[in-house]
Amino acid sequence: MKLLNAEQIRQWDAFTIKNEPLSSLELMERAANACARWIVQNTLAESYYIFCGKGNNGGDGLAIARLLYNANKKVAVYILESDAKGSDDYISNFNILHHLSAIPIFMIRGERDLPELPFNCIIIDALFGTGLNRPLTGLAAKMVDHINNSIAPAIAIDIPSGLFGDHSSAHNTIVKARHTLSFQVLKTAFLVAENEPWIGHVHIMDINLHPAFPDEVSTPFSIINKSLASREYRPRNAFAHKGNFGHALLIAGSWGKAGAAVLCSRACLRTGAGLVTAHVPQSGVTVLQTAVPEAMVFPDKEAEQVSGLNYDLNHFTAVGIGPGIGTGVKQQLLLKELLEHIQRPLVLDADALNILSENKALLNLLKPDTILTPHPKEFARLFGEAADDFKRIELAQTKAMELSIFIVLKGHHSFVACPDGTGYFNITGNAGMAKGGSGDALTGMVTSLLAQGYLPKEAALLGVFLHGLAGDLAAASGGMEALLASDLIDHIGNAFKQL
Ligand SMILES: NC(=O)C1=CN([C@@H]2O[C@H](COP(=O)(O)OP(=O)(O)OC[C@H]3O[C@@H](n4cnc5c(N)ncnc54)[C@H](OP(=O)(O)O)[C@@H]3O)[C@@H](O)[C@H]2O)[C@@H](O)CC1
Ligand SMILES: [K+]
Repeated sequence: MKLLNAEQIRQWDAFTIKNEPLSSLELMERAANACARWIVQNTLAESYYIFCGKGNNGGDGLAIARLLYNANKKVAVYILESDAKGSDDYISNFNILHHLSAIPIFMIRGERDLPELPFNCIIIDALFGTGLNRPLTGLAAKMVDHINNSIAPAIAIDIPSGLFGDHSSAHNTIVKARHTLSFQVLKTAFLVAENEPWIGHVHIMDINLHPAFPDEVSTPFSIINKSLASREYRPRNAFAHKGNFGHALLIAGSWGKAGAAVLCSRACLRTGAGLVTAHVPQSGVTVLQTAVPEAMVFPDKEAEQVSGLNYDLNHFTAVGIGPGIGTGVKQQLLLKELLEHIQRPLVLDADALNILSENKALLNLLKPDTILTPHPKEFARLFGEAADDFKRIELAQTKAMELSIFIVLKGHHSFVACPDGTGYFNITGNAGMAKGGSGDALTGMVTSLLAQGYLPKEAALLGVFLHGLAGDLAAASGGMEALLASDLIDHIGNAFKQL
């Protein structure tokens, strides 16, 4: 699914009005109805304090006030006064409310007009939406501080006021919402970790915008959702045999980190690779053969570390390297040798990435379409610190294009940067997966898909989606705190079943 920017979402609005027998005021009513319904169904409060600006976001707020009043809720409206006359739909809703005369409306002209906010009220934030074009200052910022200083929860309409939809809002004054009720589609602002303090739980209200619009616009970003993952997934042929599903090689583990090799190999098998060989130090052999009897083992000549490649890489259909190998001289040489000789799809993770960071010249050896799976710290070591999450995403795109590789930037919404300049945000996954071993599982999963013949882009997108979904299913059954990477791996099968 395409990820539209704020301006495109606004155009979608206009497109819908133009192509349907629907006025913009009716569309606002539809949006307000969806929000009011959600608020009635999900909240219980003594009273609702509705803060409105004079744009269409404020218009939404005024319509919501009326609808909540009609649902027998006690409401009061506070309008941020400004020189602006107000948008047409704001004015229409203001006039309706004014004539109704049952709902108190207060104009906020200065700090002294700000109401005291009781603890048992709910604040509705309809000050600014996608029309925000600069950080909030003056009375608008004071109003937001006032809202944030209250212990009453705030529900933001469309987007917390003060937050930009498509670029960083660092240092802005922003409403800290408990819930955000947004329209039709996710905004980029909801997908980056730096905005977590403001957005709360995001709920998308379906307001039936015209379905043809997304096909008319181009966007660099998309969302990896179930329908995209299902399109990538290739169900197994009934007459298949293990030779059809490839042979994955995983180079992983060292003394004290045999677990990385175990998790990676098990995830690789659970994702469907026909054969899996793990290249581990000798000390890892028994561990691996006991924990994952389905995998074959290639013992290194050294006891505690992997130190060299004395086999033909062409024997395998895909290779994954990095989890728990260490960054010593021998692993550096091994990685160099691998990069020089490999002719197969390759995944680099963890220590393989750390080695690259310390030997940047090795980046020039990466074959086109190699997949790198860094977490933000590994990414920073590789490509430098970024000023904010949006800049980091931009940097990932630049590097993916420059080096002709895929970069899977891991996080709550992992981002896959592709060599053609496009990027994909994943929507599965949860905080329970923020634990050692989750990354090793992803390496095994993506390598497995590559081994089975999925193209690198397909493997990265499907792997990331399934990994998050397996984590979600594991969290649903055992909770986030207790979630182990092994639990995630045990749920890979159920994740596939949902495609
Ligand atoms: N698309 C959809 O699906 C639907 C969208 N709908 C709703 O419409 C909303 C967008 O409405 P909108 O365009 O009127 O913008 P909104 O944010 O209300 O007002 C911004 C105004 O404030 C001003 N301003 C900007 N920054 C400022 C600042 N820092 N400090 C002070 N002032 C500032 C700026 O004027 P300026 O001062 O720049 O002249 C601008 O005119 C959207 O979020 C959603 O809620 C639904 O009704 C229907 C379905
Ligand atoms: K808002």
